[in-house]
Amino acid sequence: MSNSAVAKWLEEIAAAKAKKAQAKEQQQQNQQQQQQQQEQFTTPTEGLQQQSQQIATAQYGIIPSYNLQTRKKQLCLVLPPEPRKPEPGECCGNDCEPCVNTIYWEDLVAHRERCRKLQMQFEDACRVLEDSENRGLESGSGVGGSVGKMEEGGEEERGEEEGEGEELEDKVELNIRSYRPFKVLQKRYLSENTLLVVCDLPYYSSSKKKMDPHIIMFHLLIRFQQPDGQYLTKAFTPVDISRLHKATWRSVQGQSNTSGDLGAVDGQGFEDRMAFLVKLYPSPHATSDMFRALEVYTESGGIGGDDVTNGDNSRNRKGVLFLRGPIQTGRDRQRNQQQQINNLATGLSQRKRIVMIAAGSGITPMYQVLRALHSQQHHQQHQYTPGVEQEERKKEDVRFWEANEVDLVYCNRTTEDIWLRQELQSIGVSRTEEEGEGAKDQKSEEGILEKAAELSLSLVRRTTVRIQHVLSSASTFSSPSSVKQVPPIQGGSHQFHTGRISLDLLRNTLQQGQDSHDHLRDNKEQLQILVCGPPLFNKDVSAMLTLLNYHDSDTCEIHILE
Ligand SMILES: Cc1cc2nc3c(=O)[nH]c(=O)nc-3n(C[C@H](O)[C@H](O)[C@H](O)COP(=O)(O)OP(=O)(O)OC[C@H]3O[C@@H](n4cnc5c(N)ncnc54)[C@H](O)[C@@H]3O)c2cc1C
Repeated sequence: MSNSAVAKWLEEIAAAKAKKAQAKEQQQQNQQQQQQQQEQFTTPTEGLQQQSQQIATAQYGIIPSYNLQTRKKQLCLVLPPEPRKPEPGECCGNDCEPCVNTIYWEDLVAHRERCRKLQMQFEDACRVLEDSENRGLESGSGVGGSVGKMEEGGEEERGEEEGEGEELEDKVELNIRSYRPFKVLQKRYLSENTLLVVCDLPYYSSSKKKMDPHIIMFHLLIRFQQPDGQYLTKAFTPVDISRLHKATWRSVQGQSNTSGDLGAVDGQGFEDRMAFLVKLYPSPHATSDMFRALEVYTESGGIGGDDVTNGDNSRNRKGVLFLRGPIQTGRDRQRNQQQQINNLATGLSQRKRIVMIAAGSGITPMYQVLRALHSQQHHQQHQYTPGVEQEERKKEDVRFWEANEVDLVYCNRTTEDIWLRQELQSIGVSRTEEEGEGAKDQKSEEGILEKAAELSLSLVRRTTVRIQHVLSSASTFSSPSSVKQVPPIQGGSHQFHTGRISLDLLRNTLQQGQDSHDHLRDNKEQLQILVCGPPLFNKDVSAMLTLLNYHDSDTCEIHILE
C-alpha cells in the first residue's frame, strides 16, 4: 500500500471515529433531553410509554458507516419503531370516532408502508454503493439520496405521541389522535357531587383548524393513570363558561378546595377556557376519585413537580389533565343536514323542533346545543360586516342547527342536583316573557344585573324554549308524574314535575305546540330528539320513544348520546 493510500485510509478511520463519537454525544444529549422532558410530563409508571417515546423521537433511516475490517463503506437500515398498541383502559368504550384502537391500526398500516419504502430505498442504496465500489469510484458520494438521511421518528406513525415531550405552554393544542397535557386552571366544587374543572385551552380548539361549526355536540377524552399503572379513559363534555351566570360563579366563591384554592374566584380570565362539569360518585369510584385527587396547576408545584399521591396513590402529574379530542358526540348526527341545507336553499319552509331529554350530567351536550343556537341567532341578528368573510360566515350560519322550538326535559333527583340551573333559567325565558317580566325584575339593581345577564344568554326572537324539570325524589318512582308550575329561581318558563319521566309526559312534550302550527301542516316538521343520561335512563327513554311510535325517518332524527 502506498503512503498516500495509507494516509487516506488513516484519514478515513479518523473521520469515521470522529463521526461515531459525535453521534454518541448527540445520542447522549438526546437521551438527556428526553429524560428531562419525561420527568416533566410522564409518571414513573408510564414505563411502556416512556420506552416508546424514547424510540419514537430517535432517528431512523439509512445510516452509512465504515467497516474497518473490509475497509469498505457500508449501509445499515434503522427502521422506525412500531406504534404502541393501546392498553385496555385507553379505550373509553363509547365507540368514539376516531377510537384509539382505530388510530393504532391506521398508524400500524402507515408504519408498515413506511418500513416497506425504507427497505426498498435501502436495497437501492446498497446496489448503488456496490456498483460504485465495483467501478472503483470513490464510494459514498454517488450513493442514493437517502443514504445518511436520518429521519425524525414518531410523528407520522403515532400522531404527536402522547404530547409528553411538549412544553406545557399556551401553544399546546388539542389533538384528535393523541393525548396532550393541559394545565388545570381551576377546580371548584359546585355542590357536594358536582365539580367544575377549568383547563387551559380555548373552548373551540382543535390543532388543525377552527372547529367545524356544525359540530355542536362534542366531547373530549380524559385519560388518567391509576396507581397500578392501568389507564382509565372517560368521555367528558366541555361546557362553554363564557356566559356562565354570575350566580354560578358566586356559588363557588370563597370555597376552599383540596388543592389549596388557586385561580380566579369569579372566573375572570377563564371565560373562554374549556371547562368540564363532573358528576362525582361516592368513593370508592375510580373516575370520581381521580378527579378528587386532581390538583390545580401551579408554577412551583405543577409540571416538573412531584407526583400527586394524595393518599390514594394516584400517580398523575400535578395540575395536568391529558386530553384527546374533539370527538363528535353520538353517531350519525346531522344525517339530514344536506337535506336541511337544500331546503333552506330552495326556500321550503319547515318547522324545526328539537326535543332534548336529559338526566344528570347528560345536560352537558344539551347545553352545547342551546349555546350554539344562541350563537347562531346572535350572528344572524347582527348585520354582516361587508368583507371577504361575509360569504363564509353565511355558509357557517346555515350549517348551524336551527330550530323554531326547543323542548328540554331534564331529570334529576332534587332541585339542588340541577346543573346549570341559573343558565337554563335564563335560556328558558321566551321573548314575550322577557318583555313582560322585565319590568318586574327592574325593581332592584340586582334584578337589572341579573336580567342583563339573562338577556345576553336568552334565545331571542325566533326560538321558543320550553324547559321541564322532572324531579324524582319528591315522589315514589311508581307513582305517576304530577305537574307543578314552580318557578324556582325567578321568572322563566320552567315547569316542574315530580316523579319519574313518564310516557304521558314524553308524549305531551313531543306533541307540544303542534296545534298552533296548523298553517304549517303542509310542510313537514323536522324533529330532532336528543337523549343523554345514564345508560339505564337512555334505555328507558328509547323504549318509550318506540312505544310512542317515534323512529328515525326522513323527518325525525333520534340521537341517543352515550
Ligand atoms: C359522550 C359522553 C360525554 C360525557 N360527558 C360527561 C360530563 O360532561 N360530565 C360527567 O360527569 N360525565 C360525563 N360523561 C360520563 C363519564 O364519562 C363517566 O361515564 C361518568 O363519570 C361515570 O364514570 P364511570 O364510567 O367510571 O362510572 P361507572 O362506575 O363505570 O358507572 C357507569 C354508570 O353507572 C352509574 N353509577 C356508577 N356508580 C354510581 C353510584 N355510586 N351512584 C349512582 N350511580 C352510579 C352512573 O350512571 C355511571 O355513569 C359522559 C359520557 C359520555 C359517553
